[in-house]
Amino acid sequence: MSDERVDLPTPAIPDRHVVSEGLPSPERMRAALDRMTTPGGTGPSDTPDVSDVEVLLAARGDELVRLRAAAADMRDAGLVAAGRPGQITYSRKVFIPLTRLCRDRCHYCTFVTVPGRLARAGQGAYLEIDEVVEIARQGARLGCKEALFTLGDRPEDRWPAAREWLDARGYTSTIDYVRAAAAAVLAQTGLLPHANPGVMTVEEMRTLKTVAPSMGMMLETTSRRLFEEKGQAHFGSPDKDPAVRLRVLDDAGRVRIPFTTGILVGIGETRRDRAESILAIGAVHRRHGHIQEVIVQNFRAKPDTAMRGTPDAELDEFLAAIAVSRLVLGPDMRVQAPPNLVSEQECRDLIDSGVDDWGGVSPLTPDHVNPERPWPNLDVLAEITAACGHTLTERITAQPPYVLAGPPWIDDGLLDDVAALADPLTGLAGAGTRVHA
Ligand SMILES: O=c1nc2n(C[C@H](O)[C@H](O)[C@H](O)CO)c3cc(O)ccc3cc-2c(=O)[nH]1
Ligand SMILES: C[C@H]1O[C@@H](n2cnc3c(N)ncnc32)[C@H](O)[C@@H]1O
Ligand code: MET
Ligand code: SF4
Repeated sequence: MSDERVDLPTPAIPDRHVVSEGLPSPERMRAALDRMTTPGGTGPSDTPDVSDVEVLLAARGDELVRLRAAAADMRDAGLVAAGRPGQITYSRKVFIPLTRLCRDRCHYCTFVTVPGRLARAGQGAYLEIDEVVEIARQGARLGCKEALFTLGDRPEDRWPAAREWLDARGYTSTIDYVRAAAAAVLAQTGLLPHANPGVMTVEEMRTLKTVAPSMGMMLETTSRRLFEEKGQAHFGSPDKDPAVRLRVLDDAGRVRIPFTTGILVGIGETRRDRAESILAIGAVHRRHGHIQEVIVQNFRAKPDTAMRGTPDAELDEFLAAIAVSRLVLGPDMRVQAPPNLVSEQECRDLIDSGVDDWGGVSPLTPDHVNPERPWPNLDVLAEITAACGHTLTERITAQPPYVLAGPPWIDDGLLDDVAALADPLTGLAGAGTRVHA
């Protein structure tokens, strides 16, 4: 089981990334709960008060039970309204780490590497096209329908080795190479690319939209302190400036991209930061209607990172973050939490807190961002989901409403590729559809 094995003991060094916060008074908590969970209170159509959201993120004990039950009820009502009661989705995917070089240096990240290390391991700056297609081909044989491109941000700005690799092959930038690699996967295997390359310009988004039915970038947090203060998680990572990330979310809406975003819980942000981050995602979605899913991801400490001594997000804190995200974002939002970052028992807790999507799960490739956390077997995930009274259902990379809407959300040039894998009535993965590898 994922829980027992893999967590190496973390050294108990004093830690600047942990914020210790008190709990609100029971009266204050009850008032916030009443406003957020009773009919006629602040529903998803109104903007909740940031202080209420902050208070609810501290729910514990009976109050947390009540908060999570309200969130689970809202999720259930949303799935009924969407015409698929009880269905919790996942996307069968392969993970393609196109490059691990990055111009940022997030303190929690173990995905990122440096040219010296790559050279010692005999690896290139980027995966070659034929390596990428081979991963997709193997995934296709296992029924995968998504190729997730996750990579470091703009490594050519920092590393000559990255610039030289691109130049030698005639690519103008990392994003230009993502476009080429995604096009090759699409043409040669039919897997649908989901692009997660970090910060993008509007032009880059327009380009990638022709090869990827959906894209994403975690907001992570709106906290400026984590970005500006030396020693904090995002210090020295220009692409983690909250203003830049909020700009990307807005641009993605203008370009009409079905877009995935989310928050990372437990990287030194306060509950106030978390409340503001959730509300910011709600606000950008109200402006454009493009946020196809919101990932609530718990930070997992990695032994070889600067944040190795930071305790993993406490489970109650994490469950409250999920439930509050659901209540703030409403019944129509897909709220995703990865099933490999908690134990199997805790997966049930995620469902009982209002989650309705497990995200991408792979029968082939590891989660390269959290390589020490294997995916649950898909049969086990189906059992866990069923034990909570729900049905595990396969989707494709873009969420059903965007698949069903087609243009302008899905590029004209991708309509046939999407139709080949989607069920025309539900917009989920079609029964019996397979890619052609
Ligand atoms: O395996 C992972 N997949 C991650 N995914 C992929 C995600 O699970 C699916 O690809 C999407 O749900 C689309 O199906 C992300 C996608 C984004 O757009 C933004 C962030 C992430 C983060 C992760 C991650 O840490 N690990
Ligand atoms: C791809 C996404 O993975 C998340 N990410 C990066 N490092 C970690 C970690 N140690 N634990 C959990 N999530 C992480 C970030 O939110 C990033 O945007
Ligand atoms: N580098 C990008 C980001 O941080 C992609 C995910 S992290 C491996 O947003
Ligand atoms: S989380 Fe993304 S941006 Fe930050 S160092 Fe890792 S790869 Fe780079």
